[in-house]
Amino acid sequence: MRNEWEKEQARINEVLEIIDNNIGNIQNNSSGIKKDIVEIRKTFWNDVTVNFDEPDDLDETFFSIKQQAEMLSERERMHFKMDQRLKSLAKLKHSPYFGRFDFQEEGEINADQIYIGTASLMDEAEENFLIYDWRAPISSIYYDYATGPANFETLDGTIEGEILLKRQFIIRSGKLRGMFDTGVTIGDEVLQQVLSDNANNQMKSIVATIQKEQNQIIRNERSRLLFVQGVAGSGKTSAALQRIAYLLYRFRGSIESDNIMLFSPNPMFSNYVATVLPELGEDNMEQMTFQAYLEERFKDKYDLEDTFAQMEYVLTAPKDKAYKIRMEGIRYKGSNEFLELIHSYVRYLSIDGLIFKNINFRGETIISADEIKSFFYSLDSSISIPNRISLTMDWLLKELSKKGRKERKKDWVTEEIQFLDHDEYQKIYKRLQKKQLFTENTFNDFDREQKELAKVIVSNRFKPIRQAIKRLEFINMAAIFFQLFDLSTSTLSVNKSLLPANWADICKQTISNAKKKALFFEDATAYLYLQDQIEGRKPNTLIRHLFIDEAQDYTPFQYAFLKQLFPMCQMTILGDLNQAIFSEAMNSPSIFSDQLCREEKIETIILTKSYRSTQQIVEFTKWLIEGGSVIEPINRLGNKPIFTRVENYERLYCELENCIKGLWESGHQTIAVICKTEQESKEVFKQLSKKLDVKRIDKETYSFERGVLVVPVYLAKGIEFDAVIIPNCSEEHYGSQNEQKLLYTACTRAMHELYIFSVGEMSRLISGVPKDLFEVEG
Ligand SMILES: Nc1ncnc2c1ncn2[C@@H]1O[C@H](COP(=O)(O)OP(=O)(O)OP(=O)(O)O)[C@@H](O)[C@H]1O
Repeated sequence: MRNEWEKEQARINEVLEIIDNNIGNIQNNSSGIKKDIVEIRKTFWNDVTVNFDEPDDLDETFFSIKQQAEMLSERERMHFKMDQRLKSLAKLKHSPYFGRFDFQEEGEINADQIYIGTASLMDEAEENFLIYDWRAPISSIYYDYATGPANFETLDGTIEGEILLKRQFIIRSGKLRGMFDTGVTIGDEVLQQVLSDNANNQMKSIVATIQKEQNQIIRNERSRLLFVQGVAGSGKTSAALQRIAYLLYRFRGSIESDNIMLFSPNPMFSNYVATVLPELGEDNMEQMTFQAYLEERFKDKYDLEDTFAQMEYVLTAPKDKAYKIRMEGIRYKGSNEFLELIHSYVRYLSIDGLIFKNINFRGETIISADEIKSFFYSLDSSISIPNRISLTMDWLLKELSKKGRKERKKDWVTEEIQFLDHDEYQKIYKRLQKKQLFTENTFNDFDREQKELAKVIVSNRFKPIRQAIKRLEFINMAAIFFQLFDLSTSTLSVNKSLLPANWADICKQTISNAKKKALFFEDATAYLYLQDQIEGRKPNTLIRHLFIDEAQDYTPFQYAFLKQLFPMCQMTILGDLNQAIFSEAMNSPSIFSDQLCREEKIETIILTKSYRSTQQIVEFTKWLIEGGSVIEPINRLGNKPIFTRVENYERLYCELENCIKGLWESGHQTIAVICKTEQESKEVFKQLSKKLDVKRIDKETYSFERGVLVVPVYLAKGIEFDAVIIPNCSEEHYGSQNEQKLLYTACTRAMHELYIFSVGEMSRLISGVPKDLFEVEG
């Protein structure tokens, strides 16, 4: 092996030399191009023929500018590409590759040595690959097979052969630090080393250790909808990000990073994953939270409750009558049944019931809501609502022009003309001159001048109204939405049995909230969905691939809404029903329920191996949920979780302080105190910050640094920490089955250490775990 080690190091040295040559060549060429760019920019206008005298000259000028601009952008593009290549070569220089396999193709005498890295590299003659990009077709073998028979797909068909050797490397700063020949798919050694590192405040790429089942997700090209149900820490987010990098490579030229969008659970998560693609040499995809999307659509129209405030309500509000109704409302409004109800309502609106707003001018109604309604319903009902709205808009604009003509004769216009100040007058005069309405002679014509000025003044004053009409603000969307909660089932033609038992109470509650100009989070999606049905929003066709992470927290209604917004998309949906913090708390069906996508051709991949936590933590946490026995830990050992019971809060904060200090001293850099709610996290933060340097994470936090963090569980979703502390896992705090998944999600954020405290009796969720799987202290 020593000999092999030296041979491999020698090859690395040769490759490094070629990388250096490549870097040198590109730098030379690039500085030439940079000079060109500076020169073109400097002399841009010198080299352009500008002449506006004749129409032909105009064309010539246009083409001349276009040609010059194209030349400049071509150079800039080349420079940008060279810059990108330099960055990827710099990475290769540090670690040129991470894997090798020797593949003997069927019918060949010799085996090829295939080395795999984050980017490809050719020899100096540009004939052979010294390094294959991890996304190249042949590289899939590395992730999919152990030594023995193997095959991979190319455009020309399947290539069969045999893997004679499979080797992993750890290369840092061009030096070989580790080398493992592996029989299994990807050997444990490197994986264990990677996973034993400290948690980071940014997610890492996993290309060197992608597992076979993750590779199925990353390279899936067939399905329109790829559905991934994976246990906590199974690499769903990691696989999603490497999949994006794969798609950008595989469909280079037809899919760009701005054609891909990731819906993430919260802003901190967005930031957490934002470095993975740049690390892989790709531009980041678009990222958005569902909440941000809603806020962008509503602007400041409502006091819109956000998803976190809704969660906080669900978890903290007393279980009084209003609470029960709200819970039932939340459950129903997330369901497909509610979607059906909205469809029935739209059918009704097609015939009657749309509500419009008066169009007012100077305190008077110039076109009434009733007139608009009459016009709308006078149109043929076989025309879709959005098309009739569009015709109504055209009609309104014409009506407005008519009103405008009448308005010009009114006294207020004459008055306004008299009081026009000099500047305004000049402005209008110049505009009219531009339109060649006046010649030197005609301007003396006083009547003509007055008429023209009146026209401009009225037109200016009508401008905001015209714009509002074009924005369809003549539709009273709020009234239409809330009317739904006021109509009888017979008007809506819906079967009463399909509505929740306390529908009347839900309606009352929704309307009373509306009176406060507030909108429940569960109403927001339905509102926009209904609005789109009426106004006919244009679907987003730019996005070609949509990723939804933490998908268990989306309701079927939200999913239907997203599908409508992104109809052309392929989708990758990733989630874990056991972490359905919220929907499960209310037994609301999530998009993961069976009924989902009944109409879709979908492919489902199930991940059961958990990579994040030590074996001891996984063995413990799998008992916190039903069906946890399928979860497989990887072979990375650590301490058993530690449970401590204290009698009061004073004692608790002392213990927490000692625990945090101990963890810090033993080298853990991200320590999260994960609370059930924000309420709890505020209190814990208040107490701990008296003694320690701690940071509190709230929904406004966009990134986190190393240190001690206090965070409500729903904001820790998707993220991981070296050590996790659950401050109070008492029976009172985590007693119900509904809270089971909260606790599971919180505990599974831990990579290396897990500490659980309880004030008073320990939760039954913990007492159900076999005693040999955790230590009890205190
Ligand atoms: N093949 C792999 N090689 C190295 N590390 C991996 C691999 N797969 C997953 N990991 C690591 O395991 C941890 C969990 O991965 P990730 O966050 O992608 O899982 P997840 O399924 O999205 O988790 P959760 O649902 O609990 O948020 C991360 O630290 C990730 O880097």
